[in-house]
Amino acid sequence: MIRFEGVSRRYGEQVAVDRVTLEVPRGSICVLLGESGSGKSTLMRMVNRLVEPSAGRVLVDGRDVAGAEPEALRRGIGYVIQSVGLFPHWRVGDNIATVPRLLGWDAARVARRVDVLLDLVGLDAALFRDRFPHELSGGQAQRVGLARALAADPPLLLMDEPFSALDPGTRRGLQSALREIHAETGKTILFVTHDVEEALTLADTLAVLDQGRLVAQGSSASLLQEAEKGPVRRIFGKESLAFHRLATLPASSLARPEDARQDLPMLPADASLKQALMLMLAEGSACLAIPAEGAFPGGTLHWADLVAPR
Ligand SMILES: Nc1ncnc2c1ncn2[C@@H]1O[C@H](COP(=O)(O)OP(=O)(O)OP(=O)(O)O)[C@@H](O)[C@H]1O
Repeated sequence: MIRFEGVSRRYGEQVAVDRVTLEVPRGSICVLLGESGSGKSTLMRMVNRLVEPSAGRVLVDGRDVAGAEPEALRRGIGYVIQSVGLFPHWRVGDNIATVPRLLGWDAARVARRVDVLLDLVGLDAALFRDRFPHELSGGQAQRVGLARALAADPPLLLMDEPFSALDPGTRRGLQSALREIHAETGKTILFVTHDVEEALTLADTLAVLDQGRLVAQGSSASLLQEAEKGPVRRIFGKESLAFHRLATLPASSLARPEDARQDLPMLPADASLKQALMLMLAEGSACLAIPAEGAFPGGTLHWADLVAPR
């Protein structure tokens, strides 16, 4: 879907992006992760031609974006940014309708689409369609920003730190809304963040940037296993690495079916080991029950198994 081929971007002496080759498969969520100034936004903005590469090329669906007319290209790519960028004097419905109207959709189709999208992003259409942006919370505004990006049903979404200004609870809510929307719509999503937890929560594939270079790519689990040294270990935070790893492993993998008990705090069957650790701490319990599900007969998870080196 997206292919960066030996892409670089220089600003005078400064190399913002340095010979990056990366492929984002159709229908996947690829997260660009890196510290501030590592080149994430610059790389992403080459896809919709807000930035032109100094070398290399960017292909979308096999076509070099350099040959596309920028306005037409951008109409076909949803773009969500941290500051949302809603038009302040336009109602929510009009903000969402921007691109469909540019594409010449008739009024009835636009109105239907606005309501479908508000529903998709978890906002009650009757309550929100006629509000102005200043009447929204940060999280609601970001949901509207997402609806606007999805308005003309583009196959590709670019999301640049869209949730970074939100409080942790709102942020988690939007992350799970995005995963649900992704599962429902099958969009290809390129997502920029400097937040490791967010990256691990969202990514099908992670691409880690350091000083403009792509220093690692792969699934969350494979990167966490390999992150023993170098910039990836630094970016993930070496003390947090073990904790992040727990998030990628199912709690049932360490549960002992032979001593299943019902009198213990109960974890959901699909919980991760990180959730197990948090519940143990919250409940002050060194053992947890995990219910039976599918082929798993249910069992007890023990603190000693959780903290054993692996
Ligand atoms: N228009 C520009 N002119 C000069 N330098 C730039 C320009 N845009 C970006 N840079 C530089 O390129 C480097 C990469 O910037 P970029 O915004 O891509 O990083 P980032 O990883 O997205 O950072 P952040 O997480 O802070 O947004 C930085 O050192 C930045 O100062």
